[in-house]
Amino acid sequence: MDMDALKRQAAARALEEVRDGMKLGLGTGSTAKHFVELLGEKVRSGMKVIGVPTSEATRADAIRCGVPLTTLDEIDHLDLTIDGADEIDPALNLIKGGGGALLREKIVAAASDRMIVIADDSKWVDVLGRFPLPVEVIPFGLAATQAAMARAFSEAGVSGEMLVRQGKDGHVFVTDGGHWIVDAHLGRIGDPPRLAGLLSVIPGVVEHGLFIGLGSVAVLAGAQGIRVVERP
Ligand SMILES: O=C[C@H](O)[C@H](O)[C@H](O)COP(=O)(O)O
Repeated sequence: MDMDALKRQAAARALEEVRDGMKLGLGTGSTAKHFVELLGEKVRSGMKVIGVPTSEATRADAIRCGVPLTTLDEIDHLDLTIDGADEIDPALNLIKGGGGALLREKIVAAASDRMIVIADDSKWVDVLGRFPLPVEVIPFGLAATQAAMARAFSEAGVSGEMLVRQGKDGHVFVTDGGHWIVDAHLGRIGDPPRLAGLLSVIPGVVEHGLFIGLGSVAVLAGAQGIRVVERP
């Protein structure tokens, strides 16, 4: 089975958790896109839900699929967020932001009672860090921010190259919030909560892609079927 089919299976399993009347956080990325499409089918057959999209791309997908939308200015609390991830560890710590949507994704996940992480099982890892950690930064003072990030990495016992993300057009990638992303190639992050805490206090860091204590359940689709893992 191809990867895309696995992503859709995970999305379909997560859809079983959605109930009429729910306020939903809608994630970003190729897996979350399947969820939005499947949710659109439910809405067309009568299910009443409302969603908050985590990116402009997801907003466009949701509109295309007929999913009613609102904002966190209209409502301040969500029942459930469904989103993908770039890596998931056994404590359900996540790396997110491969698609650049980590800031809105984290705001939405933090406003939700529960977050279901949907993925093909290649995203499941023993230790986070092989996927470069996205860190969303303010362009002003970038060199100073990167120096502070390097000190945080050292304190957390990790190191690696930091690359400012470029878009397909060869220009610097700009997030929906107008910021840049530094991808940190760390290899192994031994203590994700510690690194998350150290990055969070750096003034030029808007947000980082470590999601700690936000994922409630992971739905992982693989060749052997679907595995549902609760946060320990
Ligand atoms: O910024 C993007 C998000 O964090 C995505 O959820 C993550 O990159 C996973 O995306 P995909 O489902 O396409 O692998």
